[in-house]
Order: sequence, then structure tokens, then C-alpha cells
Amino acid sequence: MLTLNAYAKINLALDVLYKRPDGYHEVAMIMQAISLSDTVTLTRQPEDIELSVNIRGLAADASNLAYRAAALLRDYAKTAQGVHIKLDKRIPLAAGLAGGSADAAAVLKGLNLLWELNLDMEELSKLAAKLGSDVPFCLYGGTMLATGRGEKVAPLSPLPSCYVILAKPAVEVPTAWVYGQFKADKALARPDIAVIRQYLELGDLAGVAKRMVNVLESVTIPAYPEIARIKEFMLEYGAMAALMSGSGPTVFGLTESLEQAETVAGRLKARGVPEIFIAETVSEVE
Ligand SMILES: C[C@@](CO)(OP(=O)(O)O)[C@H](O)COP(=O)(O)OP(=O)(O)OC[C@H]1O[C@@H](n2ccc(N)nc2=O)[C@H](O)[C@@H]1O
Ligand SMILES: Nc1ncnc2c1ncn2[C@@H]1O[C@H](COP(=O)(O)OP(=O)(O)O)[C@@H](O)[C@H]1O
Repeated sequence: MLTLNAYAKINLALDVLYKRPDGYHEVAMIMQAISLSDTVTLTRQPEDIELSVNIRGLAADASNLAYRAAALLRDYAKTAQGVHIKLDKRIPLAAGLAGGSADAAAVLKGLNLLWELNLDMEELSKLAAKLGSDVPFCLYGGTMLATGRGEKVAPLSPLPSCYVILAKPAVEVPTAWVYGQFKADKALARPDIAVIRQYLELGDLAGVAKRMVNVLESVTIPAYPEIARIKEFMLEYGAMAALMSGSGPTVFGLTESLEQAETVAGRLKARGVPEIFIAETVSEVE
């Protein structure tokens, strides 16, 4: 039996460069792993792949990304071994935090060990990219630059440790819809990735925080103004910066101390924001 943490991510910067002929968008993103996590428990069994999930509203069948990761790896490695996958979900679903991608990455990494396949990270990365654009990042974690459709990742200097308050408004925002609605001329600002990289190299948290931009807010904020309201609350209550993660709708804020994070979270709760979490940055994923 093997138990793994599947860490959520936030996007410290997200730029959309252009729409590609294959329908995906070319992006440039700075991704950060955080301690909010699902627990993935893998138990070897003779043949079949089986899945159990601790929450309602998420299919525990072959459509689940964790199941698909196991099936893809089994085909690729031409093994007949089976596994029972148990998912203890804590990362909210369809939130812009890559919960499903994190589960899939943990399954790939875990089964590589459990089934004794000895695949290297490059091979696992290629399989990960077939499951979703965010899955390769989730294999590595830490602080990474993601390009292409998000699947090409390269390590950056780590973001200095800090606390992350996550607030998810009660709206459903499908990723494909957000990319589909994106129009470059509607984005008020674009992140300067090169400058953020310099602040990462300097280990300057405030320098990074001040320059965080997500161009997908230009789609989601007009449709869901509560995203902008939560950002404003976070800043008012003491976060050093606040931004929507990925395609949303979760907003994250950064603070240097746990005390500040608890203040921000408490005030947001009092304002009626339904789902709030406090996490820390994770610089290295096991
Ligand atoms: C926006 C981001 C930012 O990290 O994250 P989330 O909000 O999903 O967490 C990612 O780009 C999401 O990655 P992921 O959730 O893995 O997306 P995928 O399954 O690969 O794609 C879902 C759909 O989103 C659109 N898509 C995705 C990635 C991309 N670079 N261009 C796109 O146009 C496509 O319509 C695709 O069919
Ligand atoms: N193991 C999983 N955990 C979460 N969502 C999953 C999983 N497998 C498949 N999905 C599907 O993927 C969709 C988006 O997944 P998720 O990774 O949670 O969000 P996001 O892409 O916004 O970061 C969910 O609505 C769900 O239907």
C-alpha cells in the first residue's frame, strides 16, 4: 500500500498568447504547489483498476482522472497488474486548483513505484500531458514556468514561503468556456513573466505579489463580479495581493504570517464567502 499527497496549485501569473490550430491556447504561466491536498491511497490487487471516492458529486468510474491515469499507465507499461485507488478529496472540484490533475499525477507517480515500472520523469510527463495540460506540473510541483498549452514545465527559483488563503465563490466555471470566451483586447493587463522571474530569483515575495496578473479574469469577472469583490475584501483585510487561480472561480490571497491569513479568512467567512481554506506554499513535492 502506498499513500501520497496530491497537492493543489495556484497560478501566480497566467498569460494567454494565442489560440492554436488544435483548439488549445498557447499560455505562459507561473505555477505554485500549495499544501491543500487530496490523499491518494494505492493498494495493489491482482487485475482490475478500482476506485473509491469519499465525496458525492464526483464519479468513481473510468471517467475519473485518477482512474484514467492508472489505465493509461497500465496500457503504456504493458502490465497486467491491478490497483485499488482511494481518493480522499479535500481540494474543491472544478475550482481552478487542479485537484483532478493532482490526483492523476499522484497515481502516475505512485503506480510507477507500486508496479515497479521504473519509468523516468520524462516518460511520466508525456503520459501526464495526455491526461490534461496541468498534470505534468502536478508531477513536479514547487514553483514552475509552464508554457505550450501548460504541459511544458521548467523549474523557477522557489517562491519564498508564505500563506495562501483560498476563497471559492459558489459558482461553476468550466475551463473550456473560459478559454473559449477569452479575447486578448479585453485583458486590461498582462503579466510580465520575465520581471516576476527576476523577483523570484531575488527571493522577493512582495515583488512577486505586486506583479501577479491572470488574464482570464477578463472573462470571469464580468460574468461573476463576486470574484472581484472577494479580491477587494482580501486586500482590505490584509493580504499582500489577491488573484483568481487558473480559470477560477477560486481567488487566492498571500500573507507572510499565519495570523494574517487567519484574519483574512475569518473576515471573508463573516462576509458569507462559502468555501475558505488556508494553505502554505510547498516548495518540493515528494
Ligand atoms: C486554466 C488552467 C491554468 O492552470 O487551470 P485550471 O483552471 O483548469 O485549474 C489550465 O490551463 C487548464 O488546464 P487543464 O484543466 O489541465 O485543462 P485541459 O483538461 O487540458 O483542457 C480543458 C479545456 O480547456 C481549454 N484549454 C486548456 C488549456 C489550454 N492551454 N488552452 C485551452 O484552450 C480547452 O478547451 C480544453 O479542452
Ligand atoms: N479525481 C478528480 N478530482 C476532481 N475532478 C475530477 C477528477 N476526475 C475527473 N474530474 C473532473 O474534472 C473537472 C475539473 O477538475 P478539477 O481538477 O477539480 O478542477 P480544475 O480543472 O478547475 O482545476 C471536475 O468537474 C470533474 O468532473
